[in-house]
Amino acid sequence: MDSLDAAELPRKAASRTGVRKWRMPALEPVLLAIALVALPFVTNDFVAYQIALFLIYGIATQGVALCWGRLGFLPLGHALFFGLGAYLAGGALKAAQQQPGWWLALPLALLLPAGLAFIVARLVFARSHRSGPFFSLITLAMTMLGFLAAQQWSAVTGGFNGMADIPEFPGTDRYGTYYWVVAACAVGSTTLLGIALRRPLGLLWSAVAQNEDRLQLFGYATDRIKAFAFACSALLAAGAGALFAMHQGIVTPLTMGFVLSTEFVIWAAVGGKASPLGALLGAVFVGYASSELRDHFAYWEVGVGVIFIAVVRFLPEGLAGLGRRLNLGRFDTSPVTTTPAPPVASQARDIGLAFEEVEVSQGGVRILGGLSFSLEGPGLRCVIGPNGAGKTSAFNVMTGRLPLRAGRIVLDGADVSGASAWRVARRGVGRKLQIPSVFPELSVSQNLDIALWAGRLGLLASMTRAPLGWTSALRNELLDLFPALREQLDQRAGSLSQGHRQALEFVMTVLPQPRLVLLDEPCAGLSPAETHHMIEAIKTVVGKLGAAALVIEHDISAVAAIGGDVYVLHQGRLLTQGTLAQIQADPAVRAVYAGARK
Ligand SMILES: Nc1ncnc2c1ncn2[C@@H]1O[C@H](COP(=O)(O)OP(=O)(O)OP(=O)(O)O)[C@@H](O)[C@H]1O
Repeated sequence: MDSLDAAELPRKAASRTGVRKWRMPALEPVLLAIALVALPFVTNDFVAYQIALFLIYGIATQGVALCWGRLGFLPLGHALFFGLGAYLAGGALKAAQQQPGWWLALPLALLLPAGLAFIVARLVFARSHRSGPFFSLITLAMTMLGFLAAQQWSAVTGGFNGMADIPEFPGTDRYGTYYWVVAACAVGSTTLLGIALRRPLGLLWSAVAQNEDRLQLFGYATDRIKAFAFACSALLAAGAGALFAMHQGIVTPLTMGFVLSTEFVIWAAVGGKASPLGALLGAVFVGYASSELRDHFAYWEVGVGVIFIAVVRFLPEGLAGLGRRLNLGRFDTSPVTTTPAPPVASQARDIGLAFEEVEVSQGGVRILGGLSFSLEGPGLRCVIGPNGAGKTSAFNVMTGRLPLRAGRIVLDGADVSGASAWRVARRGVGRKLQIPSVFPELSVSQNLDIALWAGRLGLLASMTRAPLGWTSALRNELLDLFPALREQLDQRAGSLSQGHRQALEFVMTVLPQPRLVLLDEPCAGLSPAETHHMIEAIKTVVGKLGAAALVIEHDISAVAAIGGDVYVLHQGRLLTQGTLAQIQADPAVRAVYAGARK
């Protein structure tokens, strides 16, 4: 992900008084509307007709940019949804000439492609959320299939010659007033996307691209988030396809083809894949420039290629990057109303965890070889062991990051063996990773919001502004414990020092109020004073939450300060467990484990 998000997403200036002010880059649709209203008057009807076509392509390009620029996966076959929208809308409009009832079928031209997109994305991403390249190839294959089907199924599509005689949009003339319909749709899609990107849903979309694993560890089903975004992008493409059918009066298999799919990608890259307005203008700019070059220059494709290379080379954020440099369209709006965050979704009341003969192997290497241990009830425990003993792997297999080969993991009486990270998190498990894991391009405040929303935010709420103003007493108490974070709420999380990033991830881990907290070396890289502070904070927060915590720690003095029982792992098994004094007196432990002091 590039460095767009902290600046472009709603930036919350949370002052010490609790007043929250948001910067809204909402002027862009207004500027677009003014430009589109002026266009027919400063040019002529023919130019407006041409621009309308490229605006239509631009709306579909906005869908590609949403997936690619925001969520980080690249759809290579978006023309499939464009073509489906065009054929379905064209068919419905033609049928409506005979029977007006067919008008009611028009929304299906948008909803069916969106539904298809949702199903495909669910199937692909549910299997593995790291399937971005496969996803691109699958969408590519689908558009090729769509092209073939459109060519072969001539009884419905008109085959190679296409579906012709599609009527105009009622009350408009395709060479004149239809421009206003298209312009209104372009402004509408740009406005709606802008709003969505400034809502919690948009923040989560960006978070998916930056650190999907972290999001899953909060309990967000990222495969569903991605599928929903893909469905939205297909809806845009299908809507554009429907507009295209009425604009051209004919739909041919080329509207579903691979070439158009690639053009969407190029237009998004040139315009700016992270900006709805940029993507729209990318299609208009390149499309119009191509048509002009085509008429005046035999090697016009070379010209388009040079433009593409120049923009990608000198403007990695596309044309939208220019607008950002000029700081176009920023103004402050009224503060978001602050309300207490709703309670987290109900979790099991008991705390119990049992590993039963858990085995994990990867690439022929045995990582866990029958690990068994259990814990009951709240309180702090430490996990120690020499390097490579399997401590992190024990956390990994429990949180869906390593596959379980044999054995069982039981959490609060439920078998969670092999469960995905987000399902385990929703059972009240919070995890902090060994290397602090945050959303680097988002501000500290936005990182905290995402953690606060975990277990509280439904799909509908994610589209409203209200969660942007959610407050929580725990959030304030945590910021009191780590005042340096409060001072840096507007900073990019990626720019924080190692110590502050450790603090931020710890705060984020406990904000969703987990019942079981897994902390992997929370003091790594901290100075002795910071280590002391972190341990006190862990004890305070875990005690306040009434949670159980497992802390992986190498430093025996830190283990002593944390207190509680100690589990000693060695070669993927539990060597022994007991109080620190018992552990230190155990000859077997002394033989394998040497703790170092900071
Ligand atoms: N995904 C993986 N693929 C292959 N080997 C792995 C994988 N994950 C862990 N291992 C190996 O499993 C062993 C245990 O690793 P793990 O990270 O769990 O140890 P650890 O006790 O946490 O060590 P440290 O204290 O150094 O973090 C190591 O030898 C490691 O190289």
